[in-house]
Amino acid sequence: MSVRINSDKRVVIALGGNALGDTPEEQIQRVREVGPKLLDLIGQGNEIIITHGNGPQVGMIQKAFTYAHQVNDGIPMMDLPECGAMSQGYIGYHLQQAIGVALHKAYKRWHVASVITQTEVDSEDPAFRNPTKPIGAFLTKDQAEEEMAKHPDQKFVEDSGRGWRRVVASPIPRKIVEAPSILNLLNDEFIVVCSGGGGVPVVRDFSDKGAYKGVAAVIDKDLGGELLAEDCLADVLILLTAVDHVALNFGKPDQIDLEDLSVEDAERYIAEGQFGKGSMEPKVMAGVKFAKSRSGRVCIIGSLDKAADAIAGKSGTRIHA
Ligand SMILES: Nc1ncnc2c1ncn2[C@@H]1O[C@H](COP(=O)(O)OP(=O)(O)O)[C@@H](O)[C@H]1O
Ligand SMILES: NC(=O)OP(=O)(O)O
Repeated sequence: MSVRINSDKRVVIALGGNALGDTPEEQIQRVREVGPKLLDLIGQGNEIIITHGNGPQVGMIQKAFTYAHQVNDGIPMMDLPECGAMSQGYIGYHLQQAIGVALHKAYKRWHVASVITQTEVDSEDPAFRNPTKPIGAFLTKDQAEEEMAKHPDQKFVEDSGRGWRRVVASPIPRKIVEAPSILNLLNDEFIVVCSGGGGVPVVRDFSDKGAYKGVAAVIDKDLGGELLAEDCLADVLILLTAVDHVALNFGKPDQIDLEDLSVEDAERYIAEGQFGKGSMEPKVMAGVKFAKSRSGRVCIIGSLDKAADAIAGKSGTRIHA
């Protein structure tokens, strides 16, 4: 069965943090390439909402503050929620530039805005006791062991055959605090960049009525993107990353790239442990949740490089009910 996007759909597009490069120069280059592809979708009559990962970036920002504090204690340490908010600003700024210029060229308008987004999580989420979300750069095993010796509170694990990375708590996103602002901007025909890194994780602050406070965690942006897609009543969720397809036996000689995946098969493969924890598994879980949430909803997982092909049904993996 082949499922295609028709025009006149509301589409949430999530860009993977690992696909955005490692430096500001690489990031602006990558998002400049993506800008016109996103515009193609608008040209076909679709409404788009953009979200993005922040794993490498939030780790880089916190590491920079930690290092700066070590050499000059006048520079403060920076907690993860603040680093998450900074990563939303840094990535949102580049996306606004790239999408804004593409919009201006095509439609003579600059209707794109980023919303610093907070996402409520459960303070009792078991994820706080079991860190699984990889952040920061990929290290060798020796480098990871050196980091763990220097920072005994930090845990590092091997990430999908790509190297060792620090892992932090990643609670389930429950509620997008800024959802009303996002919906207002959509109604005013803005392209909205929001829920970056799944949103800054916050919990209710019961000492101050109505207030929220940040918690040391990084939400999975695919699960955050799925919540965003449901809250915005989207028809399609597109998760763009560094690989063209979801695969079985990933990285092995008998790897099988999947083009079409029913929710039943996806759930079976998740149970078999086919997808990398903290990398591909949350994407497939997000796709399954979205496809099950309402009849006709489709999730596409594909590569940033082949975004147009993925959207046209010529590349990527489609998860559907
Ligand atoms: N079964 C699988 N099929 C495809 N890719 C997989 C699989 N398991 C793990 N991966 C890895 O997951 C990566 C995508 O996750 P990640 O890099 O965390 O995403 P993001 O681009 O959102 O940061 C792929 O680039 C690939 O290296
Ligand atoms: N927050 C998050 O999931 O980021 P990545 O997509 O970069 O892993």
